[in-house]
Parts: sequence; C-alpha cells; structure tokens
Amino acid sequence: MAKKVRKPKSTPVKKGFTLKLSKQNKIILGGLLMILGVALFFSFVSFYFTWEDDQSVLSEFSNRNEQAENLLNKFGANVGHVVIYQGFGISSIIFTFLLFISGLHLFFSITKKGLLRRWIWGMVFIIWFSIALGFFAASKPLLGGMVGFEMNDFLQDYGGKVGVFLMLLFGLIIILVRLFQFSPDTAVNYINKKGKSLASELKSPPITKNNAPELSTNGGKMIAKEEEESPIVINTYTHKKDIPALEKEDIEDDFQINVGAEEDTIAMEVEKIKEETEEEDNISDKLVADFGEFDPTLELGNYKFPTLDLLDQHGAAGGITINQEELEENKNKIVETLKNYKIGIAQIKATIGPTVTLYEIVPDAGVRISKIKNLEDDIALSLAALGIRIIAPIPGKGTIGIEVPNKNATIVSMRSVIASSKFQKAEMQLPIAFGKTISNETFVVDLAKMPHLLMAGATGQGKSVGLNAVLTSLLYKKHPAEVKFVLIDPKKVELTLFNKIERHYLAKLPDSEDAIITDNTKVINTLNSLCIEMDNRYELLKVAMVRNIKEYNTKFKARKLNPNDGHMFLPYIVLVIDEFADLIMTAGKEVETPIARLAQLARAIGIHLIIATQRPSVNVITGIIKANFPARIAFRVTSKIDSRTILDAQGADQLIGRGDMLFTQGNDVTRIQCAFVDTPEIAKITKFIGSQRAYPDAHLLPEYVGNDESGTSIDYNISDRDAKFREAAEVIVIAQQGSASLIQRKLKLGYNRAGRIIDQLEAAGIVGPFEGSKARQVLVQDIYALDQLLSNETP
Ligand SMILES: Nc1ncnc2c1ncn2[C@@H]1O[C@H](COP(=O)(O)OP(=O)(O)OP(=O)(O)O)[C@@H](O)[C@H]1O
Repeated sequence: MAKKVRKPKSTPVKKGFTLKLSKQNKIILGGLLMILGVALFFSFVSFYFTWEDDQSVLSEFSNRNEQAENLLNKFGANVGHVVIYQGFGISSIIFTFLLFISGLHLFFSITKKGLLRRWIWGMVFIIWFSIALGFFAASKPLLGGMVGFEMNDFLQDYGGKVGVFLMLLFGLIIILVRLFQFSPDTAVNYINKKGKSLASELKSPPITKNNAPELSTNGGKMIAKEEEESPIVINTYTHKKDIPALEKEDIEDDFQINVGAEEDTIAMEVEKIKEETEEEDNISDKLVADFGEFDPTLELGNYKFPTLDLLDQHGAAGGITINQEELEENKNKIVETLKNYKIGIAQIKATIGPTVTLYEIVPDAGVRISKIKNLEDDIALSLAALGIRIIAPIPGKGTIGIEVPNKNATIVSMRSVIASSKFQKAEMQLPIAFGKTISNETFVVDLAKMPHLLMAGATGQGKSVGLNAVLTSLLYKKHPAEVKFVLIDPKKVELTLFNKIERHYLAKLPDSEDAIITDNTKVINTLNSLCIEMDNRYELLKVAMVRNIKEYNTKFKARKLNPNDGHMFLPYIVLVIDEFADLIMTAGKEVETPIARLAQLARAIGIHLIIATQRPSVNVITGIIKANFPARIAFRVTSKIDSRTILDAQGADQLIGRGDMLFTQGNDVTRIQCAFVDTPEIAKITKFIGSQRAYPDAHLLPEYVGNDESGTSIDYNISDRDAKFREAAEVIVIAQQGSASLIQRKLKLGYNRAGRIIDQLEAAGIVGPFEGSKARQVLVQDIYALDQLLSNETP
C-alpha cells in the first residue's frame, strides 16, 4: 500500500497529476491518504507494544484463525514488521505524518506548494534518525530498524565508529542549517529568549531538553531517550513555543500551514469565476449553435445589391488614350523649360493617368531641389498649360514630379471602379471607391477609418458627383441593415433621387415626412438628434464593455448581448451635408456645435460625417471643424488661399476641374480623378433598390426637442403618457439621475421608448432639460414629492 501511495507523492512532476484529478477525486484520494496515515500511525505505535507477541503471526497472514495483537491486527503487524523492523525503525512514524499531510492537501485542495519539500526533508529525517538510532542504540534494533543497523554496519566497516559519528554530526548540521535556518546568531538569540522566558514561565522538563541539540552529544543521547516515548511530539512542542522563526519548517507545523494555506482557497475562487465566464460564453455559443450567428440582413433577406449594368461605361471602355506624340511633346517642353533655368535632367519617366500624366524627373547631380521648388511658378508658366502641378520632391522618392494634363482626358466611370477587384475585394467597414490615381489604380479608402471627410471645391468642379460616387460605393457594398444615410441638402435638388431608397437606407427624425433634409431648422434638430444617438450608442458600448461599433456588432452577432437589455445591431450612420457654407451662414453656432461634437466623438460609434462646401473660407471651415476632419478632398478652387484652407497646402488651384481632385488624409496629397456617375445612373440604382421589399419606415433617429420648445412647455398630454411612465419616474427619482439609458436598463425598454419617456418626464417637470452628454437634472427630491406632484396634475 505504502508503495502505491509513494509513487504519486514522490514524483515532483505534480502538474500533470493535479490537472488530471477532478475535485471529487481529490477529496476521495485525500481522505484515503489521511486515513491511511492515521491507520499506519496506530499500527506503528501499537507495533512497539505487540511485536513480540505478533512474531508468530507474521508468516500466517492468510490463516484466518490466527489473530494478531496489533491494533490493526495482521495488517498492522505485517506493515509494522516491514516498515519498522525491516525498514527504518521508529522514525518510520514520520512517514505516517507525511501521508496525513499529503491527504490534507488533496482533501482541502490546498496548493501543493512545499509538499515536495516536506517529503524530501521527511525522508532525510527518517534516514538520518534511522542511522543515528542504529548508531546510538545498536542494542535495540527496533529503534533504528534494519536499515539503520545495516547502514551503520556498512559505514563502520569503512569509517569506523568515529567516522560514522562525525558523519551523523555533519548530517545534523545540514538539517539544522538548511531546514531550521540555524546559525550561531539564532542560537544566541534563542538562548537569551529562553533565559527570559524561564524567568517568567514555569519550567517544564521537555523545555529544558530543548537546548540539547546544540549542547553536546550527550544531549543527543538524551533526545534519543526521550524519543523512545514520543519523539515527534516533543520536537513539535519545542519549536512551536520557543523558536517561532523555525516553525514553518517543522513537520508537525504542516497543520499550522494549513491555516495559511486556506488563503490559497481564494485563488481557487478565482478559478471558479473563470468557469462562470466560460459558462456565459457557452450560453452564447449554444445560442449561436442553435440559431446561428445573428444576421442583421435577415429582415431583408432577399435584398439584391444593385447590378453593375446599372452603371454606364462613359465611353472609356478602351482605357486611357494618349498618343506618343503628345508624350514626346510634353517631355521636350519640360526639358527645354528646365534648361532655361539651368537645370539639367538626368532621367525622366512618364506615368500616364486618366486626366494627367506625371513626368518624374531626376535632376542632374548637384541641382538643389529647393531651386526647382522656388521656380515652381515659372516652370508652370513656361509650360503654359492649365492644371500643371509641380511636386518637388515627390514624398519618399526624391524625384520631382510634374503633372501635365492630357489633351484628351479620360472619364473614369463609376462602373470601372466599382467593378475593380480592389473595390470588390475590399474588406473595409465602409469602402469608398473615389476614382483612379495618376497611375491608373483604383483608389479605395475606408470611410470608417477617415473617420470624417471634408470636400470642397468651386462650383461646377465635381463635388456633387463626388458625393454621389461616395454614396454609390456604399450602396454597392453595404446591405441596408448595415449602413444608414442622413442626407442634408440645402440646395434641395442634388440628393432628391435618394428619396426612393428612404425605407432601405435613409435615417430620419421620427416626426419628419421627408428623409432628405432641406430645411435649415430641421438640420439643427437632426444634428442634435444624432448627438443623442451618439450618446446612446456610447452608453450601449459601455454596457457591452467594448470600445467601438465593430467590436459591439461582432459581440451582438455572436449573441453575447441580450436584445432585452436594449442591445441591438448598430448600423453605421453616414451624415452627408451638401452646401455646408450655406448652413453655417444661416444657422452658425447652432450647427457648428453639434457638428464639432459629432466630429470629435462619433468615430468609435459608427457615425461618420461627409461635409461638402463651395466656399472653403475660414469662417465656414473653422479651426474646430478642420481639426476633426483629417481626411479632405479638394476639387478645383479659385485661389491658393482656398487651397490652403482645405488642404493646408497649395495645389487645388492648379487642378483642371471636372472631377480632378486632391485627397489627403493628413500626410501626403494624392491626385485622383474622381469617378463619374451621372444622374440617370443614380436614378437607375435608386429605382432598383427602391423597388425591392423595404423596412416599414426609414431608420428612426432619437427624438430631439429644440431648446425653444424645451422645459415643461413640451406639450405632452397626460393621457398620451407611456404605460411605464410612473415606473420610470420612480426609477429616475430613486436614482436621482435623469438618463434615458437608466430607464432603458431598469425597465428593459428600447432606446426610442426610453427617450420618449424621458421627454414626458421633462414635460411633467420631473427631470430638467437635455444637457448634452450629461444626465438630466432630477427636479423631484423623493418618491413622496413625486406622488404629490403626480396626484396634483390635472388631466
Ligand atoms: N468625375 C468627373 N468626371 C467627369 N466629369 C465630371 C466629373 N465630375 C464632374 N464632372 C462634370 O462637371 C459637372 C459639374 O459637376 P458637379 O455638379 O458635381 O459640380 P459641383 O461642384 O457639385 O457644382 P455645384 O457646387 O454648383 O453643385 C458635371 O455635370 C460633369 O459634367
């Protein structure tokens, strides 16, 4: 039996062992070890009293008529004989303690830290004692056992009695130093302490013996004598009481360590918490397994994306046409012109784009780039062509670029960019195909990364087409469930075609008839409503413990967010404002403030702004707006100043118009030919989408009640109040926090409904007016005051 148990114990590789055992098995095995420890202890102790009588029984183990005197009968007599007589003698009792402690560790799932060390030291003790007793009490073989006796015999053959004695002494020193951290200093301290305690406490014989280990070999003998009765108990007693520093290492102290080890059970609790979270995952996993991931597109499951044939080729099917003559002519012109300024050219390379050709020049060695840069205007003048832009140097290349417009510009059709594999394969959240770069590559960017876009350009240079290109890109790539547009069109004519897709793609205020906003006062409400939507979305993100809309939607799709708690799939919202200058002129701060808020904060929650303006003056594109719109597009503008206002660089004044544009995302400026999408194409696309099954209504934004109508003057009829009005009022008053999300969470309502209730509460004078991102003030102190207020109301 003992061997069986020893195997797992003595294997230091306990990790595998721990992992394999379940909690129940640990308890069972722990219990077994403890009981075995106790059983062996009794059998060992009893062996000393009964071994003589039981001698005859040893060979009669299978004979049921024979009975042993040992407390554990023949089992005890045999085990005692094997372990004590043929083994280690009286020190074998330590083994029973080791078994018991191991059992305790398993039974209470205490970490096994230090257990191995105890076993090692325990075994060292057993062997040392066995040899020591074999040496000092050779006449009593039961004390040292056969091992002690034989080992002595063996060692004395080589080292003699003195040698063995010295070896034992050395062993004792090792044990004292390594196990008890014994040093001469501690011994002195210990003796001092002892002296004091002797004065105050009653003396007792065992305590006097405690000094023995360091006194002399005589002392050693005395201990041996004492041990004949109950050696371990004496040791324990000594250490516990008198040598606190040594306590931890004492064998019997294992029981005390258990108390400390109970702290380890806290670590076990942490494990439990982990299991709980796993369980949560499992529930969502189960949901996903049962119903599949949440599919936001399911409601319009049969929705068909617009087809490519709705878009025209615009006669550019054959690609770019530029003749060799033109290339040569331009090259010669450039070389000539630069020669006039004494700039030699080492190399020249042409990249033909749809509207312009880029001539990349490597000047002769020694020509300073700054010289070319200074001559920029003169060179442009000498080349005498509209739309020349000089880039000196081309960032990251060290060459100088001269962009010269092609005589016959090629229209980049929307169809070609939509059909490009770059766009088709784009794994972006809001991919936009703007057009083609100078090297004829389709230029695709992610609006979600921009995160907002400012477009400016003089009238007739391609802004509206640019906006249409953006919207078309999204229509070709995103399902109606994934993106919603808020369209603001003060000119009233540019975006009207999108009315047809109102119930698919547009978002609007609950009370408005038209989804496309053309009225400036409605713009203010819409922008503020978007701010509320933003706050609401942030609240949802906070509750879901995610950082952005992408993570939120992923979590929602994985069914880890419960719709009953107000969670829902959040579509991206793209706010498009055409003629922003006009809006700023009429509404000023009222528009600027919410736009600035949205621009600053809305990126993470999936609201993206696209602002287009004809007049890029500083009072329209103010510092705060500019700071939050790192992505900017400049179509042709009339002055360098305008170019600087938009791009913080010049160049937009040298564009050729008709969709020729510069795009910057903060660092380099890229020249792009905007894709052309004509009104009839938009009409076809919107018709195609509009004719399909749609949602019952446009996506509704949260209600916003303007400042002038705010306060208790909101005309909410008492009879029109929500059924949960009273409950919501109590929630708000108790929490003293006027937030819609609180109502939503506590009463498990949707956002819109919670928002309506908040408005009703405001009308009833229970909460104060909307204060931006802050919670509304609660105007009622307690439930009693609430009761009074509501009972005094007249219907
Ligand atoms: N990418 C393009 N490719 C070819 N032609 C274009 C492109 N963009 C615009 N155009 C031409 O320029 C004309 C004016 O474009 P657009 O209506 O977009 O200008 P705009 O800047 O919106 O003007 P406004 O500010 O007056 O509305 C278009 O009718 C079209 O003929």
